[in-house]
Amino acid sequence: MDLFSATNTLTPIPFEDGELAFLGQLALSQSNAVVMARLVAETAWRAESITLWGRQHLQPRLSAWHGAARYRYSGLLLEPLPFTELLQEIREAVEGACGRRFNSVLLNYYRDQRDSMGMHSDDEAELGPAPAIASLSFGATRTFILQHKRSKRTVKHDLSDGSLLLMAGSTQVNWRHGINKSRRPIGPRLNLTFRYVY
Ligand SMILES: O=C(O)CCC(=O)C(=O)O
Ligand SMILES: [Fe+2]
Repeated sequence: MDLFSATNTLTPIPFEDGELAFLGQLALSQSNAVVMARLVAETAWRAESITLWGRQHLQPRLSAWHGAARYRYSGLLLEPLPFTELLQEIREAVEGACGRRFNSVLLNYYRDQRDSMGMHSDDEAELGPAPAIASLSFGATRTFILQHKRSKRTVKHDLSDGSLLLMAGSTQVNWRHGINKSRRPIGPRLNLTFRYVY
């Protein structure tokens, strides 16, 4: 057996009404700490503002969108930045582990425990009917929460430094997901969600 693919392959997580698979550590050519430091330093981070109930708010995190096409979500229209050499290298590692192609990545930087992502589905039409979304995390562990849209059942999964979570099949149709704020101090975390935009 090929040892590389044995250690760089996702393991399916038993999950109803969707597909989840997980890898504790994606193999990269540099350490997690070096990749994270470079991404933090080299990314053109933006604090996007969103309109909620007619009022403007800053999103509780920083973000950047790299890829092939514009991306519209939460009333925002994001113009794509090109893939950097580092993002290209990471994309290839993610594609190898997932056995799928991705043409875009959304980077999210959670500076501390006050940063979060509200419950949502990544179900925009341009992602297709059964989007595969590969989520790579660096830095502090945060708990990824999935909630079933109808049964309201909740599934939690800790996303640790270097881990890769693939959401596929009908996950976005049937579930919402997000990252809660915490009262306990939490250090910086980076998350990269690789997507294919049609
Ligand atoms: O930070 C995470 O783990 C979740 C990110 C996410 O859901 C997204 O980018 O759509
Ligand atoms: Fe998401």
